[in-house]
Amino acid sequence: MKEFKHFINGEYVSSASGKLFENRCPVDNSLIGKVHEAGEAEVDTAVRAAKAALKGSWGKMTQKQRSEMLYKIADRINERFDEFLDAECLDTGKPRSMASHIDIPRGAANFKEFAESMSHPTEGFRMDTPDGAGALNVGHRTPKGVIAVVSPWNLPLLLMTFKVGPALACGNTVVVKPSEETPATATLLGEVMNECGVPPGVFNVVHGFGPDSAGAFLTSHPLVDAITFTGETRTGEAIMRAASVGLRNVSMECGGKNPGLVFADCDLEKAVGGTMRSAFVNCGQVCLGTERVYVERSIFDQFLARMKEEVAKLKLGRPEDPEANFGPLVSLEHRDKVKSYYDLAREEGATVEIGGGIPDMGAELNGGAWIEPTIWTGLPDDARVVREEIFGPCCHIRPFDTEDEAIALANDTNYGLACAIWTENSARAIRVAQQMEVGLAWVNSWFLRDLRTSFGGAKQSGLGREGGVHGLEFYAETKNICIKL
Ligand SMILES: NC(=O)c1ccc[n+]([C@@H]2O[C@H](COP(=O)([O-])OP(=O)(O)OC[C@H]3O[C@@H](n4cnc5c(N)ncnc54)[C@H](O)[C@@H]3O)[C@@H](O)[C@H]2O)c1
Ligand SMILES: O=C/C=C/C=C(\O)C(=O)O
Repeated sequence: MKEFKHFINGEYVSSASGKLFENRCPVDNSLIGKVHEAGEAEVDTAVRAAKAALKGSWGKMTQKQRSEMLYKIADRINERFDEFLDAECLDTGKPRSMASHIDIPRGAANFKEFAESMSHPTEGFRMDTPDGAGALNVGHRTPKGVIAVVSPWNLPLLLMTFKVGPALACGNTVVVKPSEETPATATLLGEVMNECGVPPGVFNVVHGFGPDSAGAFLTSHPLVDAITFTGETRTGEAIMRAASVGLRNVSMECGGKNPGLVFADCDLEKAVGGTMRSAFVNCGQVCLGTERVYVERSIFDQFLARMKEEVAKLKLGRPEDPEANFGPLVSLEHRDKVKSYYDLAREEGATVEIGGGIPDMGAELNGGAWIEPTIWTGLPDDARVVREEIFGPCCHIRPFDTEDEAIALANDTNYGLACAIWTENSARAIRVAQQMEVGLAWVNSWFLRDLRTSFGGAKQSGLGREGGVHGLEFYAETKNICIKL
């Protein structure tokens, strides 16, 4: 039986309490292994190890030496690519074709890219003084200290390393709390850190749940200097409360209810292809995913018909099935949640255009967390299904008549993470993108990522920006040194 242990101070350790929880594969609900659940003691040991490592050889390294180490980590992830791929696909059930193009390569790239951007020059200002001699102001960056990284299950390695990469590049140390659903790749990354000579205590992993478990123990630990979180908005609120004690900084990447805006002057096939990806890739479990699609009335029927044709072609199957492009949801628990929204949609008056239920996958897979990709129409704008984040493979498609109406509908949400605008009219694209209340506006594309750009959400989708030099705000402490000449 595989055991997932904590990785603390360069070693794999068990929980003193002996508390373990099960890790199951959502493809068929088979048992992958048991995970050690951290109590306050293990979390405390991990945080203290991270604190001590700041003062050790890690803290004395130059930026260049750290960058070289990050390059090595990226290379080692690529050398052990198949192991990361196996681990991620077993934990999430996602198609290998997807994880091998997105999750694992980005896991490696997150170390390489941030080694670069964190070396960004600091500012310098010469100022006049009354005596005429002047003064020089020089920006100076130091690490924040111990960063707690709390991450979700949908893109486990990608989202965790999107934080660990810049945190280490800035010279911090980290304690990671991966999602209880997906402990494997974070655990494996510990081996990579040791193989690359990362000093003990720089990268730590503690396993467990949120409330009254590893997540809460970590985020309330007084020696944690800052907390970066990706997950649900309500969890973000709980973490902010914990962070308020001792005034610790937070970076929050939270939920979304992202709109797609499809104008009659779009390239229809591009819009259909892009919306298919944005609604259904990773079984709809992408924070940037589109759950509300607004389509200009003159092409509404055509767009809907093409979407239904494409959904009918999605191939559900095991991760290793080369034909499969659609896996299960992450867990039976999440399947119950998504299914409850499918039922609610009917109660709220939706027309179920396609899907809406649980597929028959055959005896071997019926125990898994499978659900049908689903399209609805006809819901009122205040329906819960249109307003709440479902985080499943589903979207509601609704017609609009004018550009202003489309913008108003798209912005009528508490969330503000991302949107996708489909039009061949560039003036319109810019005009609409500027009015969208989101952190990320894609035009004729979706989830196209340049890691130098800012990443984060408006409204209840997040706080702060990570990505490129924007992460420096959070991962580094900037000091102004004023030198009187
Ligand atoms: N904006 C983004 O970049 C982004 C990216 C991916 C996912 N998400 C969001 O994540 C959600 C899905 O992921 P999830 O279900 O794992 O989210 P979640 O909020 O349930 O859990 C995220 C992490 O927080 C931990 N946690 C839960 N309660 C906690 C507490 N009280 N204190 C400390 N830690 C706690 C969990 O154990 C897990 O590791 C969706 O809402 C999705 O939109 C956002
Ligand atoms: O599910 C959310 C996806 C987030 C993606 C990123 O954080 C990224 O591409 O850096």
